[in-house]
Amino acid sequence: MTESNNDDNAKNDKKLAVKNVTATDSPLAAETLIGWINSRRSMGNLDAPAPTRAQIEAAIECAATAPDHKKLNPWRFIVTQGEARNQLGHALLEAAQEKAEQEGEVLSEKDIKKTQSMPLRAPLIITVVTKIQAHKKVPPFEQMLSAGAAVQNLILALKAQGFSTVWRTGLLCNEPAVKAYFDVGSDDYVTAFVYTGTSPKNAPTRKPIDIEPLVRFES
Ligand SMILES: Cc1cc2nc3c(=O)[nH]c(=O)nc-3n(C[C@H](O)[C@H](O)[C@H](O)COP(=O)(O)O)c2cc1C
Repeated sequence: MTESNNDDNAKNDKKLAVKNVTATDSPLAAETLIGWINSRRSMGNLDAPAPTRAQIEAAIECAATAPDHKKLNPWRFIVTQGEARNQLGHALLEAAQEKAEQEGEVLSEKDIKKTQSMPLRAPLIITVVTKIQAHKKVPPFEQMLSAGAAVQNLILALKAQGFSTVWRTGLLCNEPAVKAYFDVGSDDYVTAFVYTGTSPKNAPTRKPIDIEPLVRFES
């Protein structure tokens, strides 16, 4: 499917019917669901098809159900696809050039090409911004964590609809030129670039994780 086809689909697409499912009426056994969560892998270099608008909106709805103290909605989502990815590439390059200048360095032609083409590694990028609000009971770190939880929900909801992702930030994401591109305030953060699409490769199997040194049970 080409990207323009994908855009057309997005326009014609009806909102996905998303209903609440409880553990008891889920057709999936807990073991299957846990195995499915554990099978998630980050995949680089993604191709079309990308999710349709309805699929993106369904994933963002899931993201916005993340734990959120005092319901501050400390997140914003910007969906970048098609030609807009080149504009984002320009913003990243501007950020890299400003950073290099500050550090007394000059970008090589190779660095320039690489930086500018970073957003082309997937047909679609969902940028998650943490919008920090001053709140007596909800310090900035809680709002940051909420946005992180929203990113994980977003990634899982995209996976549920058959898409692969990788959460990237990189050293440039909170440089002034990138924040300006997304109209992000000085107290706010670009928290994730969720590169989204279809992977030509199968996700590698995850090695078993030994949780023993990570956990302590108390009773
Ligand atoms: C906040 C955050 C930022 C990340 N930024 C990058 C990044 O810029 N580039 C990258 O290759 N991986 C980045 N990662 C790591 C990948 O998203 C991924 O988690 C990691 O490669 C492990 O792969 P897995 O998700 O399949 O276990 C980041 C992860 C987090 C949580």
